[in-house]
Amino acid sequence: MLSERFTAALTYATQLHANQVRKGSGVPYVAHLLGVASIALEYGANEDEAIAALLHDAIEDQGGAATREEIRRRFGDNVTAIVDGCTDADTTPKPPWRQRKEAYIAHIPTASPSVLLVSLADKLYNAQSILKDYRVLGESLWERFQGRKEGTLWYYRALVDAFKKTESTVIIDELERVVAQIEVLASS
Ligand SMILES: Nc1nc2c(ncn2[C@@H]2O[C@H](COP(=O)(O)OP(=O)(O)O)[C@@H](OP(=O)(O)OP(=O)(O)O)[C@H]2O)c(=O)[nH]1
Repeated sequence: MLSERFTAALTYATQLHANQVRKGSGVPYVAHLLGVASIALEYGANEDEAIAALLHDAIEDQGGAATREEIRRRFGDNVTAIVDGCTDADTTPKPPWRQRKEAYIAHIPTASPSVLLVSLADKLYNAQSILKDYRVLGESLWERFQGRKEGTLWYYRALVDAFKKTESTVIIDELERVVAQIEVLASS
């Protein structure tokens, strides 16, 4: 069962990301955080993992080191370690796109089961979102991503390959199915 810690994380994440929207669509960013937490819970997340899902972009997008310490103070070392494992950069400006994504892929083999679950929930949500938007927008979708079409397709296939080498869970199969559907659309 989820306790008041989860409720506190829900409020904190909503406040932290209050002024952030999803790329291109203007959808409030909290929609992504709720979606990632929902997927993580459906695939068996415990409370710390569900809290980390709500906060997985907090260090990266909302305050770097200071936010990390606030997460540690409010939710403890375990949640902080999971959020850290899902963070591809905590500096401003962020390192170049390709370098960040390669570093993120390189850390997957040594990631903890908790980091893998939250990271997979995050990438599954984003892949589902790309597939849905691609069907509506067509090729113009890729303009919203730094990696454009080629880089984004490379990134998701590389993620699937890296996750598949870790201890297999059903969430990886679902991510692979969605990425394969994106690839079919992209090659048609
Ligand atoms: N699919 C999709 N992604 C969006 C949208 N709005 C924001 N994003 C975020 O954009 C990132 C991908 O955009 P890029 O331009 O390729 O990369 P960057 O933001 O990391 O530089 C994803 O981050 P990520 O590194 O893959 O994951 P995350 O950990 O930051 O969530 C995703 O979270 C949207 O409308 N659709």
